[in-house]
Amino acid sequence: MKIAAIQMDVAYGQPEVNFAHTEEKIKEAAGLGADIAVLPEMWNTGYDLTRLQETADHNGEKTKAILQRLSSQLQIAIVGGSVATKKAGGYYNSMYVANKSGEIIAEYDKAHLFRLMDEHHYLQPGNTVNVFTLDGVKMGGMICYDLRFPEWFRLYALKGAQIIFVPAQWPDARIDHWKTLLQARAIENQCFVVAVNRVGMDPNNAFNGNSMIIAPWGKVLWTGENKEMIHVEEIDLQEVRDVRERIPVFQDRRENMYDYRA
Ligand SMILES: NC(=O)CCC(=O)C(=O)O
Repeated sequence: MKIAAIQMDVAYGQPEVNFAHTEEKIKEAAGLGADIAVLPEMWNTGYDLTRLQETADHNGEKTKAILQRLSSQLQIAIVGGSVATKKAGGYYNSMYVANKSGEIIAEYDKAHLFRLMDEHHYLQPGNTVNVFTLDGVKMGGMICYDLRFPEWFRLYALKGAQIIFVPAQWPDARIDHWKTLLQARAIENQCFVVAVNRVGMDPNNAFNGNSMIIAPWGKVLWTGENKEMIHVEEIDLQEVRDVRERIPVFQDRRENMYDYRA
């Protein structure tokens, strides 16, 4: 399975520019022979949260349409990072996933809102887990700050996800946390982690890439540089089975001991 991480810049509060740019990048990823393309977080608007009324995608319609068109035309599944959406309950940070036939097979709203970037003032949190099946393989998607919650990540693994996607806009100021947490999540959950960060600047933060693809043993297969780039990594899911057999963490769990309320 070939996975393309699309590490790209995002124009602040300019959805039209970002939709055109993203389309080009997905076409490029498909040209490189990828089965799945992965985008970063909030790629339609960036963190221009004060202008969501003008810029958020209503019910994700525009995003879903472009993902559906490109995935079916180019025969590539797309883990659509996330976009700012406006839905019945307010504004959300939403991920859509399209399969190669152009069907939207998953929709997820970021569950944990990041106060340091004011998300809690403008966005509503999602309430569902995001595990889906592509090409017969269970995978999961969560968004950026969700990574800091090991119990959330573990839930995905327990639900069978063998690859977990983490689109992000994670600033360079805390990039050491990003790298360490991603590697730890891959090791402790014995799964592939495909994490796609952005590059560039917004008025409050600088983003220096460092997207990562990590194998279930914790080996870092690729780290993005501080520039726009698309990297295609071929992964072998047998590695998940091998690592889980070698150190059977999931068999050795003592679930009845983990209830902190007991
Ligand atoms: N966009 C985000 O959720 C950023 C999360 C982040 O920077 C962190 O340190 O956590």
